Amino acid sequence: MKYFSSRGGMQPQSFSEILLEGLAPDGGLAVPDHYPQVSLATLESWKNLRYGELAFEVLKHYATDIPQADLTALTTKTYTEAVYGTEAITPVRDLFDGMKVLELSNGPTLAFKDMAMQLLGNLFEYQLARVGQELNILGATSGDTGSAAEYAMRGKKGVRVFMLSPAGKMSAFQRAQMYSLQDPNIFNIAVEGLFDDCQDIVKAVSEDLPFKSRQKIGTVNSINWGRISAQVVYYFNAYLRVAAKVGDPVSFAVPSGNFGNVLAGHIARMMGLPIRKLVVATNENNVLDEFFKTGVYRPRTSKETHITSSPSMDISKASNFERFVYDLMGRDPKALKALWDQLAKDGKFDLSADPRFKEVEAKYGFVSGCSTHADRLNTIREVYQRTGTLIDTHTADAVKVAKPYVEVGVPMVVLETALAVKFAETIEEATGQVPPVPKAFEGIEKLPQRVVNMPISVDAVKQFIATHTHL
Ligand SMILES: Cc1ncc(COP(=O)(O)O)c(C=O)c1O
Ligand SMILES: N[C@@H](CCOP(=O)(O)O)C(=O)O
Repeated sequence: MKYFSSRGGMQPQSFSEILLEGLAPDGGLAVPDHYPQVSLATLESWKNLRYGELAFEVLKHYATDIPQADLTALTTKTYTEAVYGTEAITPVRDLFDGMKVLELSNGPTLAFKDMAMQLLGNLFEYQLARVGQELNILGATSGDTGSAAEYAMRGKKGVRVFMLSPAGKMSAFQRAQMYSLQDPNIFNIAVEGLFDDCQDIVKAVSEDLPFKSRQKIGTVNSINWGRISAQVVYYFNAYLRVAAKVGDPVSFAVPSGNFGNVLAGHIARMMGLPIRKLVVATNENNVLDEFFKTGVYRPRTSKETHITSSPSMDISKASNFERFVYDLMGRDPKALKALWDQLAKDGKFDLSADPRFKEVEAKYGFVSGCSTHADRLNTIREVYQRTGTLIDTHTADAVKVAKPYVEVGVPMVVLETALAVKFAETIEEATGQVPPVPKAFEGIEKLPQRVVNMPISVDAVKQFIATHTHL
């Protein structure tokens, strides 16, 4: 498998190369030259695989330059009961009214990011040893990528993590998870802005090619294809658990911000997984919902971005949307680049009159909706009253948005992207219940925190990296 840039400006590269590369040199995102096809017969043969075995079966199509014996060793080592607390790794539980919940948050940091990040940590370690290189990871987080990356990379040889987070915008638990880490290879930087500002800095640093190459800069956000490919696996796993028989349709509802998670569902669908609908659920930051309803894509400025009680989705410029639009434009990098040039000039583009936009639902299964703080409270309360379980605020957004799209005879699987304890304040507001704190995190909010504050400045971040890469 070879990878190209969505904007056309990258020589073909292998999986291992783009794994360390992150953003493509022309500012675009790495995309595979084709989507491997999985037949129903193959799907049937995967039914009884363990999660690590299934991950190997899916990823071997993408990581074609990693010897299969090594890849299987990596996936088996990553997806264990010891790390995820359950042999199923991502169990599915019943909710109500035709909906089910896919548990993706049983990993070390209690959010779905662990599913890919734990593998990425092992892949980085493996690949860096193969090429004898070090890696300085520059990441942006709105709350969960940061801790998942830091827990996956802490203590890893030859890897440092520089993680930008929006100062004061994450939950107290999320802040404590990241900032309480004292490992010498972890650096937390709180930026006086929002997630989008942090992500812009990551991209600007990555686009300075001499600096990137000199400082060996890599990424762990979903702009890194390695993240996306690992996330494709749980759609296959959930499908095999939920479909009454292989070939039956299943829908998925996905709390969405940077569009990485639902893009992984789109890729699973492009590979032949019988997904009926992909429900894109946003919070009050509804840029994606607006696009799927109208064809107009208008990312908002930081000033127009709402700070909400599902803070990890407070994103107005979804990086991975570019990968979907690349597919929508017939995988034509020139057409994609023209749209992104227009975006840079006008701040938006409009596909409402384009016949390809009209097929978004029929051809790709995408539908969408948005949710508010009041919706979140009502949904968390309803789930608690009807099932006795607590769901987090992001999962609640997806349950709310999924409801009108549930069809008789088609299971609707809602992706649980975090555990309630990460957003305890809102859960208590909704239900009067304080979510139980797992033993590993008892007292975490009282631990000393290690974080550096910074303005929104690419130069300040570069300088910080340059002075800390020898440590
Ligand atoms: C808890 C939670 N839910 C949903 C999302 C949105 O996922 P994505 O950015 O892949 O769209 C995020 C952040 O990415 C998150 O941390
Ligand atoms: N919601 C994320 C934001 C970054 O998303 P990513 O999937 O691109 O890493 C977070 O919690 O940090």
